[in-house]
Amino acid sequence: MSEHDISETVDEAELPAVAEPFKGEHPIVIEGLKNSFGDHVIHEDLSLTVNRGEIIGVVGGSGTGKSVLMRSIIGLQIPDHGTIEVLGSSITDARDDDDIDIRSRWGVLFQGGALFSTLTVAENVEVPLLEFYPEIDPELRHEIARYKVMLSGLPEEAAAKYPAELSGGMKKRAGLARALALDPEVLFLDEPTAGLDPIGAAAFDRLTKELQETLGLTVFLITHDLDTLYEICDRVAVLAEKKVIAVGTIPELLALDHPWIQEYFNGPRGRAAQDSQARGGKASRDAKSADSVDNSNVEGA
Ligand SMILES: Nc1ncnc2c1ncn2[C@@H]1O[C@H](COP(=O)(O)OP(=O)(O)OP(=O)(O)O)[C@@H](O)[C@H]1O
Repeated sequence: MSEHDISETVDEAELPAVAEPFKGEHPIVIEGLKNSFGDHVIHEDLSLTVNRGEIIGVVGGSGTGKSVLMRSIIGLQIPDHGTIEVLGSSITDARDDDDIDIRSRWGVLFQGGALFSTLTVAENVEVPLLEFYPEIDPELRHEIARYKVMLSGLPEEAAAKYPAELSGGMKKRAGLARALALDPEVLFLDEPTAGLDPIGAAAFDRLTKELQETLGLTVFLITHDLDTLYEICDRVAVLAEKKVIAVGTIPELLALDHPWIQEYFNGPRGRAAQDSQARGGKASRDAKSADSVDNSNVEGA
């Protein structure tokens, strides 16, 4: 065992009881969802079913409601209509987000990381541990946080740093470490590679894939990054016209005759990502500048 394997130092009897992992096929099931802000209807009759263990990419033009959808799933946005079930529990029946008893079974990486600037990386990771398992011995809590920091690919010394001392890529990894703090079954990632240089973005993709495979995670991944879709997503859900208009593998989507889907995947950037994939990946990002992850040319097409 490695020197950082916390199972060496932990008496299992000390650990709080955790829920049985979800065994169903669909950890996220959304039916007939409607969200609006005043007269502005964002989603209307939106349905989506996510398979256990998959990485599902969620794409759509800017403002189509990808983040609002994610916020609805995790109980931060109360829908007007519709039902949402996560890990077999109803989110839409909950009175407020405190009423959702499965919040400890998912992890969320918000856009920008959303780290507490006055806390170190390790302290940020400890926040959910303190919230959900206040009875854990502080030494054990520190050790778990240190382990999650390293699991996210950060060097050990990053644990003691403040967010302002980190690069953009390190901040994302710190946010990821916090999202993994409670050993989630479902991981939500909102534009994880936005703002990263191509090499950092590719490394983050690899890390996401490794975590999905080794921890058996289901990953709900909002992205504009075509390389991410090609490299690591099992299926892609397309948001347009206030709903999920299509969901499938990229070849399945490419076979559809929808103008936005065709322009998105068969436009210049889509073709570059396809070519890269055909060559075994990686080259597409190397050939593009860091800001090419902004697909604003195809948004709303
Ligand atoms: N709290 C809010 N109050 C009012 N309108 C909101 C609120 N949150 C989001 N919206 C609106 O909902 C729409 C969808 O926003 P959302 O952030 O989900 O889009 P998105 O698809 O994630 O966009 P992007 O790709 O640019 O991040 C936008 O028009 C946004 O202005």
